[in-house]
Amino acid sequence: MANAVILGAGRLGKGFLGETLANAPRWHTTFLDKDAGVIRKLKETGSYHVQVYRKECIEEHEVSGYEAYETLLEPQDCHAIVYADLLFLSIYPQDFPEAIAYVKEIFKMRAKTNPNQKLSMLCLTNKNGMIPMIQDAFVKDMNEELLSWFMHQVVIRDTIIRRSTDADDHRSLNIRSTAVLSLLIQPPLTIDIADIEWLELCDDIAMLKDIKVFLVNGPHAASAYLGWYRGYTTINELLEDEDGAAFIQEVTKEIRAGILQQYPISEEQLDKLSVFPKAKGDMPDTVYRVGKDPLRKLSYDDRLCGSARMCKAHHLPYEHIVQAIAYGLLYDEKTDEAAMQMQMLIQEKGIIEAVHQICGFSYQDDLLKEICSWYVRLKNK
Ligand SMILES: NC(=O)C1=CN([C@@H]2O[C@H](COP(=O)(O)OP(=O)(O)OC[C@H]3O[C@@H](n4cnc5c(N)ncnc54)[C@H](O)[C@@H]3O)[C@@H](O)[C@H]2O)C=CC1
Ligand SMILES: O=P(O)(O)OC[C@H]1O[C@](O)(CO)[C@@H](O)[C@@H]1O
Repeated sequence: MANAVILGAGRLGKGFLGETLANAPRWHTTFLDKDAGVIRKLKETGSYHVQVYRKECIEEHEVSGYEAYETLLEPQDCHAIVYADLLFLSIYPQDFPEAIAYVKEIFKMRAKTNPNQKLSMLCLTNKNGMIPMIQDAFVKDMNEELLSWFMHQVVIRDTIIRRSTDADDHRSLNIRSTAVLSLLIQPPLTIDIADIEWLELCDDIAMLKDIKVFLVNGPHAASAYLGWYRGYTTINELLEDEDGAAFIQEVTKEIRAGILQQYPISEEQLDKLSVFPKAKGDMPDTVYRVGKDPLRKLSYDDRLCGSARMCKAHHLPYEHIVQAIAYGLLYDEKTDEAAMQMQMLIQEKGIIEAVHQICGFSYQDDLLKEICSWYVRLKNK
């Protein structure tokens, strides 16, 4: 038996990781979450349901046989991490500092009581470049003994997520997930994962992650923001709208051209990385999830501004990407905290200052001017 711990038992934690581990008999899964509501629901029923949209069929999977604990530093949750072989951190980038502090506390126990078992930690986010920060946060203030244990026994690896997994909210026990491409994982790991479906080791993760976030998540975020502008609640509705689909195709075309100039990757490799085979049926994917946190999604290096800068640097067209950013700045979903902060900033400081602060462009940058001009046009339409 091998032990997997999923920290962050939300949509992806349950709908992808928990579901795929449940198909691998060697693995025992423990979910950890800071939200008592998530854990209460998982324990109450002892099972949850995932609708898996595969290429061949839509599978109905009742997942059970797991343990679930709140992250309280009590014996049960500590025990799970002390004996884990694989620890998935399936949380948003801003949640890492708190999660690291928690795991680090348990590492003190693990180093003493179970020092010889190795551990691979896999970080599941759409943000590139986080691993050095995570590594530094772990080693900061470790005493010599703990540091030596950590450096010999623990590896922290980045991943590229090629899945959409959605539900009514993160507590839901009814999840849907499109399973057509694997999770790419930076090697080497400290344990063999060949028996887990949809997990695949892959070199050049940093470069490929940049590319994937630009080419897959860029158009996807554009779909959410244009979808919101047009009053849709799912990405599916926008893509069924001929005009909406055509706009997203243009965004994709611009980003793809930029990538082919910027990175040493062939068209064939690019397709392998980023073209999702058609699943049986279209999984409903909400504008809410895909658009969530526009402050991160519209930041300088992220999917849309990063893509626009790349195209501009190569003197390639980027006008649809710029329009998508402007749609993003109009995103005002009331239950999205970051969207509300963004709207407050625009209201208080004006669009020029907001774009400068959110997207990171200088006041002189043509991109800032073009984004602002599109924003005004779209707002007044
Ligand atoms: N759902 C999806 O299809 C995809 C998600 N991702 C990424 O995967 C990560 C997770 O996304 P989702 O599962 O959709 O989010 P979610 O919001 O559904 O779930 C996140 C869970 O993590 C828990 N959590 C947050 N901080 C924690 C902490 N310090 N300790 C313990 N639990 C904590 C929350 O309570 C929540 O249950 C994010 O980085 C997201 O960008 C990336 C691609 C696809
Ligand atoms: O998880 P994030 O970064 O908030 O963005 C959601 C994006 O992640 C994905 O689920 C997969 O990368 C896309 O479907 C979607 O565009």
